[in-house]
Amino acid sequence: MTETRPLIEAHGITKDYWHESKGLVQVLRGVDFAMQAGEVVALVGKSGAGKSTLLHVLGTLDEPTTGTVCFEGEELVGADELRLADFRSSTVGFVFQSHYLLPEFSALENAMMPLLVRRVHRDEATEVARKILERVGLGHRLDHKPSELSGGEQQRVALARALAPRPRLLLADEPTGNLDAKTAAAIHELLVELNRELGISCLVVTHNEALARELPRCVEMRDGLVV
Ligand SMILES: Nc1ncnc2c1ncn2[C@@H]1O[C@H](COP(=O)(O)OP(=O)(O)OP(=O)(O)O)[C@@H](O)[C@H]1O
Repeated sequence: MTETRPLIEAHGITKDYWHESKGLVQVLRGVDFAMQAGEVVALVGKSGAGKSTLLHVLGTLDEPTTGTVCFEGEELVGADELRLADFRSSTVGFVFQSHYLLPEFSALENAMMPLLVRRVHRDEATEVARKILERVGLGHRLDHKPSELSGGEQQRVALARALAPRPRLLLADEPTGNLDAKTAAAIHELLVELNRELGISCLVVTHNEALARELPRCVEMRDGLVV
């Protein structure tokens, strides 16, 4: 039987911080985690369990104290910063609870930004961003600035921006944390649809139990460990 190599795989991840009064804080205490290409996985657990920290380590936004992170077999911990910058800009997409859109730019310009940074020609970037914004239901809001959009629309622009470079893996940290239940459900549905249509794998940190129940796999963290 042939075993398929995981898309991303982490072994023995620990993350320690030094805190002035508490001393050594062990946020991750030996996490093993793997996901296959095409999966959508919910990462759940109480506040402070270490979910965001793990997401940051997997996305190479943060280095673990010890442990390994492999993307399609390539070791990322300790890799050259240029390689990691490329990984973050083309292989993974990030969505956070706050959308971090640039306020002075339109929805279209925001969604184009990662492509322009990668020196994609402006016409092509416009076309790709327009299409993905249409796909997330914002074809009629292309010229609107973030302040002229609702919370759900702003988050959809952030999603479009993350997806525009066609990442292999989307890492979403409480993407609906600031939204009402109905808007949150619509965004969750969209994530699942985009996964099916585009084959983008997705790891989503969420406190939303309804979403977690809906997804085929749910990974729980407790006190810095996957349980
Ligand atoms: N830079 C830091 N220095 C010290 N402690 C930190 C640092 N970053 C995170 N922590 C601690 O690590 C623990 C885990 O944080 P993390 O944000 O990963 O949890 P979480 O499970 O995502 O929580 P939430 O659901 O509330 O977002 C928390 O107790 C937090 O205080």
